[in-house]
Amino acid sequence: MVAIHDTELKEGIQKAIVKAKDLKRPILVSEVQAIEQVEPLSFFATGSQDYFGERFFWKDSSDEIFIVGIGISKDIQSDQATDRFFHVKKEWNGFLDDSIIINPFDIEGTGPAMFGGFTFDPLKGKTKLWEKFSDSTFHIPKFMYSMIKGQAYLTTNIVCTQHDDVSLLHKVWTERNHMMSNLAEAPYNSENLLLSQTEIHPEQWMNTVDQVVGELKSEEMKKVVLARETRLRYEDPIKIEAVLANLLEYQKNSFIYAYESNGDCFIGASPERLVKKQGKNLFTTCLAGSIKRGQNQADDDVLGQELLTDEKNLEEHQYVVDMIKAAMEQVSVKVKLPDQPRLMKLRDIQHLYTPVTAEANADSSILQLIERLHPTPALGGVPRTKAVEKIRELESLDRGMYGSPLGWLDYKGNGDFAVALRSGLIQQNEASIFAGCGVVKDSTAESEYQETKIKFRPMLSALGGIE
Ligand SMILES: C=C(O[C@@H]1C=C(C(=O)O)C=C[C@H]1O)C(=O)O
Ligand SMILES: [Mg+2]
Repeated sequence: MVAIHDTELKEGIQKAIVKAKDLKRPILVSEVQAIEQVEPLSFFATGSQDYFGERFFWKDSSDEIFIVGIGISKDIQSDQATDRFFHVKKEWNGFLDDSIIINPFDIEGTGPAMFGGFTFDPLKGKTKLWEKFSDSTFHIPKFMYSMIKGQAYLTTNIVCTQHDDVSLLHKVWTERNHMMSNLAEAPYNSENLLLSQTEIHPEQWMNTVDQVVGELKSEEMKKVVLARETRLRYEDPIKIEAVLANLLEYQKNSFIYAYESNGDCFIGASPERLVKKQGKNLFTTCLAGSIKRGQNQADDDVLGQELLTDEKNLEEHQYVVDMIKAAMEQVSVKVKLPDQPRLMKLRDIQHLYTPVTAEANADSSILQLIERLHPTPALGGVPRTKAVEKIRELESLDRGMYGSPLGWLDYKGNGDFAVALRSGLIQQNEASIFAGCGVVKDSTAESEYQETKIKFRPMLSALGGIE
């Protein structure tokens, strides 16, 4: 049980109601308090009845930041394709205008924050698969648990309208106490029983790889990332908490995320950061080029060395480095990156990895950075526009949010977005999982197929599928 000592919330709500009446629009009150530490997953699971479909879970790759939201105090959703990053920023800033924020801590990821992301390509026709998500889908939670470097905080967000009165305070207290008193009971360790597992048109996908390799040899295009899908069916509705628990246990050094929207849940364990902004400090990642893990240490080292010197993989990787470096140099200063890629070793796969740091220009927001970077050649290709058009034309998969920016942004402009890889979409008794790979002129359909098979494994193992 977590004790909640209420502070200035009452005053804040009273003030906000007066403001809402004056301005004739809703006003946000946000209060942050330090609380006793609880399991982040337990906080998520607590919302499984009262807030099902209105939750998110986030853990960064270094285990420093956990952010879990339950309930929705404000939705920012749109299918508008043009200027979508700008529009999200505008709505977010509008929502924060005149808000009352009671936050004694100068800690990123506390206070009002929104969580969500964008679809990969808003110009690709949406299929039924992704009907529960918009092209831009964010929400600001009612209750947000943040565990930042071991210290726990609870943010309560309340939207006050001109029709509210002080009884709202009582409602919030009751709801919050009820939620917090449920924490200890949250169950999440049950298994999901698989009925069937089907790769979607693998031969057709390999034919597309062959076709693209042919085009890369004759046209000025250099790289196109092609992705595919596996569909799974279960006896019962899939227990999201169980999937998250598995991802947390097995996928170390990854961003672990889950995002619910209208009853579906997008979930995964990505090793790839798109961009993090912490004050003016920026962090981004070039990740491309892959090989399997070895059976033992010696075997694994040999494979790692092979990857570090393999021309095809180095080429795949270099396109990402060149593009990210150029993009960062346009919007930031002191862009630093090593000359040579390193290895990133994950449970199922190893990658070529180049970390990038920089300092943001005073006027650049994380949403502008995302707009510049997405999609990098790790998920799109080179040249960007042509590659994305190729994907739109040839790929039968509706990527939805797979391969897209997904993450959080707080009211101070700090935020962290992953590239939503190694992911799946849970839809009650069924799930789709996604994997892609960088196709370059030296690719073969068979080896790219094998690479995607490895990339399915993190989600397959978390879902209890056949690896
Ligand atoms: C496209 C995926 O991964 C991307 C493609 C990689 C590659 O082709 O070598 C490696 C890492 C990611 O940037 C995926 O996991 O689905
Ligand atoms: Mg590859």
